[in-house]
Amino acid sequence: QLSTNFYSKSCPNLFSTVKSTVQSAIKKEARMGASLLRLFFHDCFVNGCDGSLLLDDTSSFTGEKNAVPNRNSARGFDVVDNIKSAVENACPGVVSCADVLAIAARDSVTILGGPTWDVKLGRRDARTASQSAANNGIPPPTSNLNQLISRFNALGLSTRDLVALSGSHTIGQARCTSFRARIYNETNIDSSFAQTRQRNCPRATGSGDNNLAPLDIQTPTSFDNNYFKNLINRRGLLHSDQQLFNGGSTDSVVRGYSNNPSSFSSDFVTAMIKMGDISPLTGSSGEIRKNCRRVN
Ligand code: HEM
Ligand SMILES: [Ca+2]
Ligand SMILES: [Ca+2]
Repeated sequence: QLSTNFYSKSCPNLFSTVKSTVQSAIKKEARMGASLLRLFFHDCFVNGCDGSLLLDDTSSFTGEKNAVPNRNSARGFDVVDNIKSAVENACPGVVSCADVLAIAARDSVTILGGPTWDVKLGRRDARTASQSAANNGIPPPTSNLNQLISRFNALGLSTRDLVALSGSHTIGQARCTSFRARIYNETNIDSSFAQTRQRNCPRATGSGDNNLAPLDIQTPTSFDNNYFKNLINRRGLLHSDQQLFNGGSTDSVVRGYSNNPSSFSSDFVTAMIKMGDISPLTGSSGEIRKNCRRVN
């Protein structure tokens, strides 16, 4: 089981080492904080937080990087490599890639103005990964509220955790292909917001698919509670975002977070710690990868 002091003897400078590398990556590009946070989510939702997402495909093995939710979308792997090599320099063979990702996700949130917390550590790295598990495990943006709730519940995360964790969409960007259907076909959307987004996301499939728009129209590089205010104004970018405020059971949670940033922060922290606890490899399971892209 995980503990916050897992590496305190074996790698005393771990936190400062990770933080300075994350800091310089975010200084270069603020969006990188969002990208690192998302990598942690996409790792934890597929066979637990075990670094499976970080493995490159090989001729004999198809990993998760090219699964539908990740292909042309998941990014920041080079930054993870930089963090890991700084950590390897300080404490060779000690710290798992799964734990590096957990710390980098926390640091990203904090650096962009969100809360901080103590990260539980002691995860080990998977020797395998599964593209089909990633396709099945990560909810698509076309999900409705019941689908989101049941996917999160299946991993031990509550409906409240779902809403709090979705607040991660207070930072970062999405591709036109992820929100085209919403801005052209849906009615629970602010019309001037839809028009604004249509300007850089053509209706025809295949044109402008990779054009980007901020998930939070107000403060895309600040970790705040504007995401929830947007939902109340029917300015959620993804179909799945607006599902959280669409006349259903989660409306009251969204209202609460939009009125009370500190309740969002504390529930977000609780939910991040719960997500980080999803089926870790511990003891002698798995390994401590030297290079996050391949098994030892
Ligand atoms: C509730 C279900 C969720 C769905 C359906 C979903 C879906 C998506 C989609 C479609 C994108 C844009 C990808 C693209 O177009 O390339 C995205 C981006 C993002 N997601 Fe989620 N997401 C969910 C939950 C989460 C959670 C739980 C977190 C973190 C704890 C998270 C963090 C992020 C971040 C930070 C970005 C921006 C990444 C960047 O700019 O590189 N999402 N999400
Ligand atoms: Ca995983
Ligand atoms: Ca924001």
